[in-house]
Amino acid sequence: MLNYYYENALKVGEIKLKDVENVNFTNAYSNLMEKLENGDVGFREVIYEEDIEKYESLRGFKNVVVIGMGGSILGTVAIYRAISPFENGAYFIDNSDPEKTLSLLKNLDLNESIIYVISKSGNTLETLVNYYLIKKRIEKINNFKGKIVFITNGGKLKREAEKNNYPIYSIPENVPGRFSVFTSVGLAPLYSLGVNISEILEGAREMDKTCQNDDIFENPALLNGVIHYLYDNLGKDISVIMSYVESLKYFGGWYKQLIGESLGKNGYGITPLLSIGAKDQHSLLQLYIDGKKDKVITFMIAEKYRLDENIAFEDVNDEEIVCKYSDIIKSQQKATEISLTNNGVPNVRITIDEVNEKTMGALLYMYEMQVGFMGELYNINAYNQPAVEEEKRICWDLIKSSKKQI
Ligand SMILES: O=P(O)(O)OC[C@H]1O[C@H](O)[C@H](O)[C@@H](O)[C@@H]1O
Repeated sequence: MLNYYYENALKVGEIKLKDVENVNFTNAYSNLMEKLENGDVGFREVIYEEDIEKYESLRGFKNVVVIGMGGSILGTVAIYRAISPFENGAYFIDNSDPEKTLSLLKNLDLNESIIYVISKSGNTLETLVNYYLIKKRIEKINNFKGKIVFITNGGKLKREAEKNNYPIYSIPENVPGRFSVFTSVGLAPLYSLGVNISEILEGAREMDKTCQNDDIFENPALLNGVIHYLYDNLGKDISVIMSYVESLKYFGGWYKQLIGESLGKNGYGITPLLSIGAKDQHSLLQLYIDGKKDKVITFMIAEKYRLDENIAFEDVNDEEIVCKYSDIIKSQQKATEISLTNNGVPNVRITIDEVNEKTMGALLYMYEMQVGFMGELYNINAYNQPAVEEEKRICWDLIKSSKKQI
């Protein structure tokens, strides 16, 4: 499914095997296990609560529209765009940028759409406004044939759903937004998009078994967490995901929220960045190799690419080379890995057998567990995000002070 290769992180010389062994990771391990077992944090129990029947009525629409912000949409986008990078029919309304949202709505036939309004709090400004943009359009349609589904636990949006008798799915309270992809937040829209959600959960469950291993060298989530924690303590506090599978770029968006919002607390925090290989070899690699030594690189590569073919081409000396197209990008990833290691830049690699529902379930779950462990290592609350609330208060005041009559 996924192979985690960490040896290069110890090869560059700043942290050694004994440094990993000296970290008090047993405490971090047992603290997280305790939180998961007693239900303080619920992102594990949900992967064992598969109930596909409750989504039965959510298929059969030409278009699937998802309105949501942050944890209410990033996981769905990460999985769907990884599994079906070139498909149409999915419309993700995940910002308040008029140019993006209104151009997306322009050619969207709402009559042939299932529309998800997803917000755990039910009060998120962008989700609210984007819902009203769609509501305004639906009110102009005679005999609307589409479907509106709310996934929310409260707030203005829950009241709106109840007032209009729209179906409502709830989110377990002990599952923070950015850990909610394996709840209805992700599973319902993915089901509507024809994705095999059982396979996603199967992948997450298999990874859960691996991440319960208390031998750190058999537990990629714990080990990767400890390696990033140790390097952060050495001032290497930028975590770059360098994916050589371009369809994983939306995974990067999910990763940024998970790491940023979970660990950015009390003056701590790793800065998550996304790079795409081989493209960024021609933009950021110079910085990664010869710039500030403040980064840990995580390579992502596929063992099997879903599209591939044999190619014959002439090299710069006019000699013919015959190989598989994917051999090119695999060689580029390997060469970059060797060059980074030669130049003392710590790196790890995750090799994905093939991008599919199962491996995406496993990959996202591995990182949920890693962040759970890291929250314990930093001794912080990895499950809230109090610092984002001030902006919201200021923003509502600004909007109210600038409101117009229409
Ligand atoms: O699901 P919602 O309540 O709408 O929240 C959506 C997102 O917005 C909040 O501001 C937080 O930053 C995120 O953690 C959350 O995932």
